[in-house]
Amino acid sequence: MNLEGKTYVIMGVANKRSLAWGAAQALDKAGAKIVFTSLSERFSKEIEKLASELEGDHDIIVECDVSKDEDVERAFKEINEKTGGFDGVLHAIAFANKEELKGGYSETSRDGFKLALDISAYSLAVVTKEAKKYMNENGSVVTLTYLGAERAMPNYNVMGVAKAALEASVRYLAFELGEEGMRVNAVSAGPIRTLSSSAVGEFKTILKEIEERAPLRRNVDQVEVGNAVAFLLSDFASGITGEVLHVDSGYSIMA
Ligand SMILES: CCCCCCc1ccc(Oc2ccc(Oc3cccc(O)n3)cc2)c(O)c1
Repeated sequence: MNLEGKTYVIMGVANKRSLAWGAAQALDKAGAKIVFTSLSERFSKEIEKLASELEGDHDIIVECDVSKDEDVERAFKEINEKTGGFDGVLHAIAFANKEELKGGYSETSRDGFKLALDISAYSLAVVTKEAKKYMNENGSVVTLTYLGAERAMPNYNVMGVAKAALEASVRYLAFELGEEGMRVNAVSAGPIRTLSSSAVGEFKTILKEIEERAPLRRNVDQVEVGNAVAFLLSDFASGITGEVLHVDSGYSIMA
């Protein structure tokens, strides 16, 4: 897949284990230019280090806190000024209080619920609203989700509810923006050990279950997920919108 001449915004690289970093590697290999957004100076430093390992020269890192509307507006204005426009966005951002990602969902606090839905689901809508001001023709937005949006998975709790809202948001954004030629999709990734997965109770149990029972009898990795993200961002997926593409060794098809 040749993505030379294309520019993509990647939101949500924390470190080399991030799924968003897998997408960065895939896009870089295809020759695309990447712009990173970062929550803070600390993450920017880490991204700078990682980006220097890539083939391309991806030197634009813009801070963006998706919990603040005016910050998302400022960030995409800045990205446009520095790039002259871009072809797509990977939204790889989510958060829930870790004490609510174990035990019973009925214990979820009102504030914890609001926070998880705000950062993990609402942020896709405001990111899409600001990005579309500057996105080139036939632009594409991709976000990351998990099977816990569709089925009750142990410990995933309020993040599962947030991801269900995220997947519905993908459909409503696709419905609205299709006539402008913009596509919106999600990759539903199998469990992968990352900074975030450590916040989910008994995470290791599901890794073992997949190795033993999933059709491919193995777990997936960041680059496999990244390849699917790059595909959905690219024109190879020009006829696909409002879709949730599972990259999970086939686990989600099983009873
Ligand atoms: C039975 C469920 C086990 C598989 C969970 C797979 C998974 C792993 C990581 C995921 O992304 C998260 C998870 C928690 C999360 O909230 C966090 C992350 C770090 C610290 C903290 O306090 N909360 C943010 C993103 C995610 O959405 C899904």
